[in-house]
Amino acid sequence: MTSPHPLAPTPHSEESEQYTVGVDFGTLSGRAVVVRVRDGEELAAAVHAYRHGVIDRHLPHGGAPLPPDWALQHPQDWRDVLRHAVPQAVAAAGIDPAAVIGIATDFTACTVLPTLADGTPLAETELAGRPHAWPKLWKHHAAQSHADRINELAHARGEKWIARYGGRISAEWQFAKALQVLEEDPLVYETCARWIEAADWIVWQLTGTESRNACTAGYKGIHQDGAYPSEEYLAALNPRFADFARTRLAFPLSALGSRVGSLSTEAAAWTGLRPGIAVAAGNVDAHVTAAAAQAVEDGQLLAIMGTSTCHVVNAPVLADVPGICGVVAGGIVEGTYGYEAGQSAVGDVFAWVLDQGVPSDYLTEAADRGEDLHTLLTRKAAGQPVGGHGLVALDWLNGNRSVLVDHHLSGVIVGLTLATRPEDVYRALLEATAFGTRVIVEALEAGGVPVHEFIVAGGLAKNELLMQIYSDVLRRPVSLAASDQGPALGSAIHAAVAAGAHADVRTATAAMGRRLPAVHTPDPSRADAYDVLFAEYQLLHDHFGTGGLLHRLRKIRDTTHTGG
Ligand SMILES: Nc1ncnc2c1ncn2[C@@H]1O[C@H](COP(=O)(O)OP(=O)(O)O)[C@@H](O)[C@H]1O
Ligand SMILES: O=C(CO)[C@@H](O)[C@@H](O)COP(=O)(O)O
Repeated sequence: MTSPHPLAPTPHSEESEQYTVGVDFGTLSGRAVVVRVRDGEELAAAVHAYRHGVIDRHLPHGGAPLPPDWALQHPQDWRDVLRHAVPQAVAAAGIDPAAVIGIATDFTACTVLPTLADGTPLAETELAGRPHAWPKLWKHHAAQSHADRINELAHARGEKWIARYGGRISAEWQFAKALQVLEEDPLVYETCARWIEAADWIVWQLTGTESRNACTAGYKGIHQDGAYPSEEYLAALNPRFADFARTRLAFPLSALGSRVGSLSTEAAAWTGLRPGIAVAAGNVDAHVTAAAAQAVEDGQLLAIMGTSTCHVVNAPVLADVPGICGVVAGGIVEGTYGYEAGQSAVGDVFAWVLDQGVPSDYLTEAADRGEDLHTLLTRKAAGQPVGGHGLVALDWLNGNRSVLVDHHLSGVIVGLTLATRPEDVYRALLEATAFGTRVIVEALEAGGVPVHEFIVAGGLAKNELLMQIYSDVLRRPVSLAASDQGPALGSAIHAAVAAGAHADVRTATAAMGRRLPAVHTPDPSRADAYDVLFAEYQLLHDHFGTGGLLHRLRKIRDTTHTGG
């Protein structure tokens, strides 16, 4: 699908104009944008949906069933984005491809894969029939027990780095996933020469040489103060894990916006761009968006809201904030400390309501009005008074990333009656994600990280009811990234820096990023009503968040799957 920007220049663009391409690899699709370097104007965008989507039922090779909480992806789906979305976007932009001076990519993280020394994914070798040979998507949650051991040992040994991750490393990050491979499929682990984020692997595809970016290494790979966890610590986890970082991760780290190579002849043929143009260091889809939204200054909290939500904010101080995902010096932009928190399911939670089905008359109404079901349920829910549905929910349908960092937690909805309608549940879950974000904002501020502005980017920004609920629940104005392709624009901005068109990310952000300040403002009476519901949410949060019942239910579920 391509969409030339309404203001795209005539096909014969000015000779002097220069452009970059940003490619955002999301959970369900890849998006490419063509951007004018001098002012960030987006000329065109193209989207390519992953043919295999999220692989969470059966392995594509051989069809082996996958256990619960697994989530994989197919490397060929990612290559296909380069082959389809990039040339489509360039063609739709109506520019001479030779005017593109750089390309940059961003990826969901921690989406990580085992490869041979030359970068060949093990999923594309004779090991393709083994689930652990495949890339683990960021939402792969089957390594929670491994994460629990990592955390217990780190605290027992007083490892300094654990405080940088809010006190708990997530099951979603690199080390828990690698330890799971080692202990569940040693052959795959021994064959793995490189354990690499997809954010860096796709750059390897573009340049033909390996590189590693400072963002994923810091936030997802426990790289702090110039080092990975010690061999002594790793050996204490599992003696065979001692050299994991030294043998499978170690590589010089590249700063964000730096040039890590040139577009190879092969990749030029895929993308239709000129061989030799600048290729920027890989990046994470959330952190790269700060440039697109002009949200790189201290205190600007950017929530990238899509399948999940990532909260990223800079501060001039290094603070230990309990329950956040991590803090990395220069993790978002040079010269300050980048903090990250998140919610593992937001858009996915709303999609779950749709997946449960809605009454046939709802479907008829949506068809008659030309609405998708998100729009239909949003419209039906919009008119309710705050609390009118009688429900409060916990948004943990895919676990809790922040501030509890526990992917064995699950969702809760209280107050259901025979009169509860689909739009009531939909709205209660919209509100639950807002309450979850309020917990995160309050934890950041209590931990010494001020939040002066709340900005939203990502696919959910288009839901006006959701944005208004966030404004009311947070009692803050909600600013919006101007671009509806925030991560891809952010990558295009980093490409412009890598190509030397702008001195650094801050300068490029000022020239190419855009945000719409205070698009939504809080309504005091609704905010008061939400304070009452938030207090109830907090009671549920603190009761169910300790594990207890939810962990027991998860253990019973898993026992039924493993048969005892
Ligand atoms: N109008 C809407 N209201 C609420 N959620 C939506 C709406 N449209 C799409 N979604 C959800 O947004 C998510 C996709 O977000 P998007 O930012 O496009 O993708 P990604 O997470 O891959 O970056 C899906 O989970 C989908 O269910
Ligand atoms: O975890 C991160 C970033 O740190 C995200 O890549 C991950 O939550 C997936 O993001 P999306 O919801 O697919 O945009």
